[in-house]
Amino acid sequence: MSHHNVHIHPAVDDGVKPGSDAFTGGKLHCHCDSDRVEVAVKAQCAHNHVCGCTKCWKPAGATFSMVAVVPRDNVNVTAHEEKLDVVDSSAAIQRHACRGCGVHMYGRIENTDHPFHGLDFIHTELSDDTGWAAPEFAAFVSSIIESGADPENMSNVRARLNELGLPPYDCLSPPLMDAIAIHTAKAKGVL
Ligand SMILES: N[C@@H](CCC(=O)N[C@@H](CSCO)C(=O)NCC(=O)O)C(=O)O
Ligand SMILES: [Zn+2]
Ligand SMILES: [Zn+2]
Repeated sequence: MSHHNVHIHPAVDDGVKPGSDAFTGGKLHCHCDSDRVEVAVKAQCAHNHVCGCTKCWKPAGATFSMVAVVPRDNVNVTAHEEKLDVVDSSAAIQRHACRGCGVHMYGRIENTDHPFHGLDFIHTELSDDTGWAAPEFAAFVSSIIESGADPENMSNVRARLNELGLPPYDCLSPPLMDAIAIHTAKAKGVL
C-alpha cells in the first residue's frame, strides 16, 4: 500500500471540490428508500472536516466521516422526525440517527457549558444541493486505528491527507483547539 491508494471518504477521494461563497444552505436526506428523514439547513456550513473518530457517522467503506457545523437555530427537521433516535445520550454531541437506515441527520450539543454549544454537526454529503463549504482539515486521524485501520499504514494515510490539502491532526485543528482552550480559560477566570 502506498499513499496513492488510500481511501479517505468518497467526497474527497477524487480531490476536494471547493464550495460556493454564495451558498446559503440546503436540505439533508437520510438513506431510506421511502419516508426519508429530511432536515432543512438555512446556513452555509463552517469548519467542515473529515473525522477519524469512531462516533461520527460514515458511509459504508469510508475510513473517515465528513462533518461540519452550523448554528443550531438554522437546523429544522422537516420530515419524519419520528424516525430519529439519539445514538448515545451520554456523548457531548447528541447524534440524531434514522432508525431505518442508521444515518446521523444532525448532532446537537445540549450542554450549555460546552465550548461548541449553539452549533449542530451535520454531514453535507446527505444533501443534493451543491455549494457546501469544502472540508479543510482531518481531525482525530489516529482514532481510525480504533475502527480497525492498520497502524502500520498511518504514514500513508497522513501523506494522502496532506496531498488532498487536508492537514492531519490527532485532535481538532489548532484554531478549534485554541477556541476550546479560550473557552476553558474564560470559564476558569484566567482570561
Ligand atoms: N478516540 C475517540 C475520539 C472521539 C472524539 O472525541 N470525537 C470528537 C470529534 S467528533 C467531530 O469532530 C468529539 O468531539 N466527540 C464528542 C462526542 O462525540 O460527543 C473515538 O474515536 O471514539
Ligand atoms: Zn433513514
Ligand atoms: Zn468525529
